[in-house]
Amino acid sequence: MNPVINGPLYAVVPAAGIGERMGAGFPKQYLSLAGKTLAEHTLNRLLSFAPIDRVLVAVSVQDPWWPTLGVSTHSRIATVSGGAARAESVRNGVTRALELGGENAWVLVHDMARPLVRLSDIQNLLDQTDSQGAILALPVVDTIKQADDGNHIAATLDRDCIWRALTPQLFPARALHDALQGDLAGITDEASAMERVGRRPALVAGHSDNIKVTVPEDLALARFYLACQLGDEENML
Ligand SMILES: Nc1ccn([C@@H]2O[C@H](COP(=O)(O)OP(=O)(O)OP(=O)(O)O)[C@@H](O)[C@H]2O)c(=O)n1
Ligand SMILES: C[C@](O)(CO)[C@H](O)COP(=O)(O)O
Repeated sequence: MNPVINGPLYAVVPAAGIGERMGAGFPKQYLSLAGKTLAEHTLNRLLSFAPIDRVLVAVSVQDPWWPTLGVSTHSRIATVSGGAARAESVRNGVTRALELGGENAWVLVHDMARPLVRLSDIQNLLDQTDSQGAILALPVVDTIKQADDGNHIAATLDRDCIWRALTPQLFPARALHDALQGDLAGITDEASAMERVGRRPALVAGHSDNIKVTVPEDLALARFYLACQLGDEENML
């Protein structure tokens, strides 16, 4: 294990969203993908990654579906209350990680909505992090345009230094806990909270199949990528 990670490692899984952009009528983490819910795919992968001590899942207090999942009773899973925003859900999970693991605990924050994360990418994240923490991300390959108020092009950005953030995002629990205090408006990932307090997390290249299932067409894409990962030619078509 990377000596920088000098304490227990907890996965913190924000899973208290309502999936508004998916429009399924229920939270998207309970949509089915190849016979299992997105939540089960995500949790099965995290639970199979040995360096993770426990998985702390932030669940909405109004979520009737969570207890129906068999995995919800797994001995290495604990729940915390989700918040009104993703960052609040994460803050609750990180607080629990500190309570469980003490001041040397580290947290690996991963969206429940990203069911196809590769364990090899998570391992790379652990191997490559430094004391600032690290996130999985991907260099953008398209030309990036900045829009003006009228949705016309205001500028073309230098894409050579533009990456899009994925999850997991890996940080010392205490540092992230403290960075997540106060106003969380505009904090859409853990790295932005850490940047706000002067940290410069490392960027670790992941894979484009680590998609966040967000809008309806993402489900077909997830089905395709899962088939690719499983070498299931029949379902790749
Ligand atoms: N208050 C919230 C909002 C989101 N999430 C979680 O954060 C992850 C990424 O968020 P997103 O993709 O935006 O999910 P939703 O908020 O459900 O989607 P939408 O914005 O379309 O409602 C998801 O696993 C979601 O469950 C959370 O734990 N608590
Ligand atoms: C954390 C994240 O997945 C990194 O890209 C993203 O910021 C989550 O955004 P969302 O609007 O909460 O889905």
